[in-house]
Amino acid sequence: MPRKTNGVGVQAEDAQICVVMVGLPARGKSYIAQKAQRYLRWLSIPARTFNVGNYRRTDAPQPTADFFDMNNAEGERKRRAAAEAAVADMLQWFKSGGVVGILDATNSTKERRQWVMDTISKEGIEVIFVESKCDDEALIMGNIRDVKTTSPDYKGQDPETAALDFRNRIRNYEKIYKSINEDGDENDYTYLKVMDVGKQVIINRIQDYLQSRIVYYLINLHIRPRSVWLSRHGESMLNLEGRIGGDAALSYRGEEYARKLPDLVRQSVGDDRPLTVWTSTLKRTIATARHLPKHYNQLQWKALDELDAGVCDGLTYQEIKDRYPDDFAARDDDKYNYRYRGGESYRDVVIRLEPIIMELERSEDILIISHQAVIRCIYAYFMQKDQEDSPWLPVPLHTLIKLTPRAYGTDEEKTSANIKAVSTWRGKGSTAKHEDPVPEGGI
Ligand SMILES: O=P(O)(O)OC[C@H]1O[C@@](CO)(OP(=O)(O)O)[C@@H](O)[C@@H]1O
Repeated sequence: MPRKTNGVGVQAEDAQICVVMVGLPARGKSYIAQKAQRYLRWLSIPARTFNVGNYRRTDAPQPTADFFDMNNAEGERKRRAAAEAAVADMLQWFKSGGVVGILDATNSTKERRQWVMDTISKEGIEVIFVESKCDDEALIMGNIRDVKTTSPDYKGQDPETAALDFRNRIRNYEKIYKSINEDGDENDYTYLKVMDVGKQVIINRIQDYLQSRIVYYLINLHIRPRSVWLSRHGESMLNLEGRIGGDAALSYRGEEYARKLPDLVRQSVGDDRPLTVWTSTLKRTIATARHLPKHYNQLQWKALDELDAGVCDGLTYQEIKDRYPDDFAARDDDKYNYRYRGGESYRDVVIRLEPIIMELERSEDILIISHQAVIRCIYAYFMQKDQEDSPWLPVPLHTLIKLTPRAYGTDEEKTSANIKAVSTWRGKGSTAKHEDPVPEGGI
């Protein structure tokens, strides 16, 4: 087995894990699988979901509910072939260095789980079953609605007929479904059973660090509707000079943004929704938050402080290029991994942001006032941006970003405060001439 350390604090070492989803259709399994994959990839852990439905569709693109009747021998054969093809591809992927493979299927019988367990563990890969068990009608109905509008199984079909057929499909699965360890004979398995999206969880035989980390993430997920707002601090005195880092006060226009922020937030959040505000520990974010209504709970996080530029703190990009030309070029070459001398890389920032992401997943509405690099990293998590792209994302000053997580992806809305500010965005190779270094009306 390959030995790996991915440099993110996760000692993947020899552990390769197959997360095997379990549960009836419309229980949010694919949602959980997608979230887990996104979280692990964000942490640079190679993760991939293998959806058995996608394999089955090559053979049976739009089957009716009868196909899933367990007495239908032809259906059974095709479903089994699809599972075998998905598992074979997954094992291949593990051989090429994959660390966490997610098998997204119902795996709803003991026999199927036994087969998955035997086939995968034989290759030295750990197996963890993750079951979503849900009897909450409203949640199931919500999922059915989602499926009939998004699943390729029902593409182009009348929504009502699709919903009815899907319910019949679920009924067919219900006839054979066994919740994991329901009969007490799957005690040896490692598993996490989540009831009604987190109301109750059962954890059995979790073995190592990476497994417990995945489990910890999954038990923190919730699906109550909420949004996350992101804003950089108002323009700072160092932003005006094109100097990075530091702990400067706000410029005149930065102060104007701080005064306008309560209105922007009220319009976007609404009056009656409680909001929690997180800032960094640096002056410019705290000053930006200070006019927000007192009934908003405010918290300062060291983890939200700007990327530490080490010996380059307080310099302009031109000064960095003059004094440390090799470093300047190396950063352009691989901005995500480049670590400032005595400072941090984007990769380092992602690692220290992990508790923030975990807390965000647990929370309701949150407004984060932070910094260019930190906001890029948080944004990349929600919007699934690649590591090559995320350090170059434009995050303009004086702009409020609203992110709303949905079943498959995240909606985004940007509101500009219409208050001028310098641009701190720097393209590859350039030393960023700020177009507007002197603010109108002085500072
Ligand atoms: O990674 P790059 O593109 O240099 O952006 C990060 C930089 O953004 C800045 C502004 O240039 O953030 P901030 O506005 O929070 O001060 C610097 O402090 C920080 O080093």
